[in-house]
This record gives sequence, C-alpha cells and structure tokens, in this order.
Amino acid sequence: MICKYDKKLILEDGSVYCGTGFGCEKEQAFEIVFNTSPVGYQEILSDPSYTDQGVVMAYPLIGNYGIAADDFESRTPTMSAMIVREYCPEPSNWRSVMQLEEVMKQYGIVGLSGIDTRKLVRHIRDYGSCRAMITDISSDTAEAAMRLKAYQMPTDAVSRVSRKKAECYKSEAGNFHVAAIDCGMKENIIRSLVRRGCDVTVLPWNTPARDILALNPDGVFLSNGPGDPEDVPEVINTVKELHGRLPIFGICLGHQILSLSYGAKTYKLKFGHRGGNHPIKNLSTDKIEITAQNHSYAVNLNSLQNTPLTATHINLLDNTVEGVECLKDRAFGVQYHPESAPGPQDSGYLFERFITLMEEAKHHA
Ligand SMILES: NC(=O)CC[C@H](N)C(=O)O
Repeated sequence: MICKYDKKLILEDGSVYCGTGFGCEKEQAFEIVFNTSPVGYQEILSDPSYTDQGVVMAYPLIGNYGIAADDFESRTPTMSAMIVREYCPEPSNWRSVMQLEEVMKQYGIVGLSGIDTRKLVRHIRDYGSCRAMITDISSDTAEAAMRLKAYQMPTDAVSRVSRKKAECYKSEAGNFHVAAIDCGMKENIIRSLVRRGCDVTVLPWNTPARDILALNPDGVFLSNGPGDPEDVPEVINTVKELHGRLPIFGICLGHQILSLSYGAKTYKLKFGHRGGNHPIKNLSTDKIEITAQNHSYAVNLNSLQNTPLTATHINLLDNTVEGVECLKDRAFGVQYHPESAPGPQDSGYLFERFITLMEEAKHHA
C-alpha cells in the first residue's frame, strides 16, 4: 500500500510528524496521550474520559476487527483524535457492523495514520503529555504552532459529556438501587452493576446531594470522566454531603473526587497511565491484579495522612495510589477500571465489595 502524506501532527515542543489522514478531515488541537492496549480501540474511542484528547495507539494495527454494535462505552464518542501506525479499512470480524473510520467521521474524530508510533510514544514519555495539533500538510508549520500555543485546554468537559436528565436501568433481580453520578460514565460500569442485581439511576453530574438522598438509594456510585478532578468542585461538595450517609464507590475520576472530598490532594502525572496491563497490588491481600487504566491525575499518597482515608492499592510500576477507602463511612474508590472491556477482569470483585457494603448498610438501618 502506498501512502501519501497529507496531514501533519505538531507537538507543543515544536516536533512534527507527517502522516495520512483518516476519519474526519479538519484541523484539530488536543492534549496528546498514548494507550498501550493491544485491543479495545472501539471502547477507547467511545470512553468519555478521552474527551478533548488525541490518543496515540501504541499497538501497530488499528481497525482490523471493525466496530461492534454492542461495544460502545458511550452513545456519542467525544475523543478529539486517534493516531496510529497502520489503519486497517477492511475489518474481518463477524460482529463488525462498520469500519472504525465511519464512526470517526460520524462524530468528527480526526485520524492520523502512518506515524512512527514507537518513536512518538517514547517522545511523550520523555517530554510528557502536552498540547498537539493535526493539520493539513500544506499549512504553515510556524503559524499552526502559534494557533496551538493559543489553544486552551477546556475545563468544562464533564458538563458536556454528562447526561442532561436522569435515566433508570433495571436489573432482573432488583436487589439494590444505586444512584450514579454521571461525570462521563462508561456504559460497561452500568452493565457491570445491572448484571449483579443493581437497578441504576444515572444522574446528571450536578445533581444536588438532597436530590440523590431523596431517591432513597442503597449506595452512590461516582463515575469516571474527563479532565482535572479539581475542575468539578460542585461534585466534590456533593460527595462531602454524602459522607457516612450511604456506601460510596468511585472509579477513576470518581475515586479522585472521593479523595478530594475527604481532604486529600491530586496531581497530574507526567504522561499518565493508559493501557490494559498495569500491575496493581492490593495492600490487604498482597495479591497482584492486572488492570486497565486511563488517567492523567492521581491521588497524592502523603496527602492521605490527615484524612480518614487509607491507601488500599498501589501501582507496581510507579508506586502511585490506586485505591483508597474510608471504612467507617463504607466509602472506597479505585483509580483503575474493574469494569474494563475487553478486559482484563481481575478486579471485578470490587463490584461485589460495593454490594457487600450496601448489604451491610441495609442491615444496619
Ligand atoms: N478515566 C478517568 O476517569 C480519568 C480521570 C481523570 N480525567 C484523569 O485523567 O485522571
């Protein structure tokens, strides 16, 4: 296959990578990050946590198994761009209903292929996540770099991706009722709760605590989502009001919000964790879980000292905090994704833990 370069990627540090466009054709600025997962490009593309980000896929062949109708993590993918070594326009998979590129065109997601993604990933690891832009190869690089410099990373992503109205999902058993605060909630979290007998009411991100309590749920779930957790002080305050009232479970952004609500601090990692094989140690069992991850921010370990939280899980690659809990309040959170699709599934037990806490709280009431 002969590829003609028609687009270029410009990074904030001035480096330029030439490639071939696919998906939506437009100039697009974003924060550039990388994901090392060998499978799951559809789930990554539709995970709302990637809003305003351009994702470099470290795995070299993307698009080869197409798009499956049931595998979306959201109804409206909001990722800015996907950057790949090789894009495969001819998927081979009985579940596939369309090409990856068709979804990208439908939702305005820019694609760039033919990139030396091994070099680019190393570059991001050395330099850190930064702003970047995909533009036409013919555009003036110096002028494009100026436009990129002027580009401000948005801080309102959660309000854009959250549901505007409450939605109810019924389970067969209906054993528990979970109120979920939607900051950009992945569909597979809803499926994971419903499959375990939880009815789930998914609420807009800015639902006040009194409205949540008025639903009389058995537990509150805090979802994953895009951006800096400090950009949503409203949610942090809501969670503060819920402390000790109901069991709380937070995933990723939800875990960061939970930690902030107890007075812990968060900070931005140099290039984040995005992939499907991050080893985590559960500090109470000493067991290692292989986990899926997608985050830029993390909870500062030392900042837990003056809070009622304790660290429950630790990342074995860089010792960052991966889980916290407040036993007396039946509240806990994890930085990684127990719901992860297409896997790994080592951490699915965390949903059972949430159910146990809801059971205990019911007994106590
Ligand atoms: N997947 C998530 O919820 C990501 C959380 C947050 N936006 C971060 O990047 O750290």
